[in-house]
Amino acid sequence: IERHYIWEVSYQYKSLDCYKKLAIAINGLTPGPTISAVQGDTIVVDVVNNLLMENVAIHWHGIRQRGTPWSDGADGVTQCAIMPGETYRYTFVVDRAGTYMYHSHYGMQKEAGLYGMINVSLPLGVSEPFNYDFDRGIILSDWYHHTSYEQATGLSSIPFEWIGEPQSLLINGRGNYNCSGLAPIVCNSTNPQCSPSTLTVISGKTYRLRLASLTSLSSLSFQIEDHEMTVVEADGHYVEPFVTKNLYIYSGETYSVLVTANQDPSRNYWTSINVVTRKPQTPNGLAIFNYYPNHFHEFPPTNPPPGPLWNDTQSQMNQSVTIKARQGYIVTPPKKSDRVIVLLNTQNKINGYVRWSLNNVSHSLPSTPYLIALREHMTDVFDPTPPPEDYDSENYDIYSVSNNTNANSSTSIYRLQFNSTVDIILQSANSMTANCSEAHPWHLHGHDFWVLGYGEGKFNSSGDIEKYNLVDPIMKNTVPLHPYGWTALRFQADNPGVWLFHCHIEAHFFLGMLMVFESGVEKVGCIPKSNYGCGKTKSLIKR
Ligand SMILES: O=C1O[C@H]([C@@H](O)CO)C(O)=C1O
Repeated sequence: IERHYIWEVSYQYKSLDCYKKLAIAINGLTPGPTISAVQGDTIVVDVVNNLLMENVAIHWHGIRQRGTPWSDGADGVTQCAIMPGETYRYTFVVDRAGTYMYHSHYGMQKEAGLYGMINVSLPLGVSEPFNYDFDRGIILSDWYHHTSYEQATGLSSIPFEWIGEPQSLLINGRGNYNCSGLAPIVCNSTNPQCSPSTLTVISGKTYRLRLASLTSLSSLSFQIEDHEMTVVEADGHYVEPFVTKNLYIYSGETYSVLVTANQDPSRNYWTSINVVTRKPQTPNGLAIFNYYPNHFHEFPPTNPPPGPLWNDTQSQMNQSVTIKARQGYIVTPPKKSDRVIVLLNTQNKINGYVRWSLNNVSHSLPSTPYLIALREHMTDVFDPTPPPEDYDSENYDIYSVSNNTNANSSTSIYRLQFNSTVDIILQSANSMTANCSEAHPWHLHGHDFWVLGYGEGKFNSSGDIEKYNLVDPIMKNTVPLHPYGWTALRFQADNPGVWLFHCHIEAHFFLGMLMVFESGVEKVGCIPKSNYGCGKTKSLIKR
């Protein structure tokens, strides 16, 4: 069936963590409404831009857009952003059951709260390979009191001004900032908007919690006090179930976990998230895991669990390695790849500006979207020189402070042979700060990839390839690259279009930590004219 939504996108004053701030809302809601659909449905969303002074574009994260690459929502890649006052229609098919999300893909707008969940259920008569009584969505995010304009301006200034750590963590759009010393008109801790979010459960029942991380910066650990969870889904794929006390979740990832309400039902429990991989300066995010019929606002009698140590990289890595495809649902990857692209992730300076680069190239998006430029055979939109496939791995020390003097910024893209199998090896390194390497969640548009392996240190092309998991690798669309480590992925370039592959940390994407690849663009059908209107596409509309 076709599900039609009309979404009015506008700024609204919100007090999501008690501090009053402009947030982007969809039909008044931040986070936006959940799209609940059934596998095979067609989703039609009319996005009405009422931001008054700002463009918008919405990406449907995890939806492959097979046959509709122009609906991917990536500003500068697949479409011209939607201008204030305009309405743009996204049409796409949700072809696989699972947990997905949507968010702004324009500038640093995701930071302002333009995001939500997409839950796709199986068609009638088909069941999941696990049982549960109820299904609940939980959106995890971080929250800044500065606007995305202040962030973007600081990042693109000399001297560089880092956005810093978020003020709050939100669970389903609710957090709690310490308002002491602030005027109630600015920060009011009794505002009902920032009362903790609650999940009410019935003793003995099992809940499928669909978690989606839409943080701008933070990697998180999620846990429910005194309750274990069984991980069963990741990015729309079934996971070989495993039990854990806490789940590490990176920006752009989704998981389903099963939780049974099997503890003392006479009290409530804390649901908590805490920052990992960066030294936390943000208090934990808290929600109430409420056993019916206790009052849903009754605070648990205990202190919230502190969560795991932020810098326990080994435990973060261990969980990544544990996530495998579920027996009976394994899609085995091709045994060999046709091409290997190694991407060294570094922070560096270009003409005095702080940037993030891949093999010394920091990406900048052209003002004409690639999809249209390639379809219309425009030759002067981007640099046609192919970007580097590797870095000088013999001589590059990933443990010393990054000092890439020959880095540059470019619009160049990777052209992949249609249907070829491509390996990507993400290599982490030290940033420009001594003894600091950051985690980066990498997200691929238009495809899922097999996660072949993770490792510490520098990737070794002889020994490490032999350790690839070709038996039961999980397929995902977002995966962490751990500090000072590497992550190896394989995917089939079988979806005609132009696609982004990027770090899902908003500031890092903004600073050039992305690559673009094209595959089978000649097979792309007719791009709607509403995707045009910017850069060199303007000249085409007149004709
Ligand atoms: O991109 C980043 O810049 C800062 C820091 O490295 C420089 O101030 C930081 O923590 C990032 O993640």
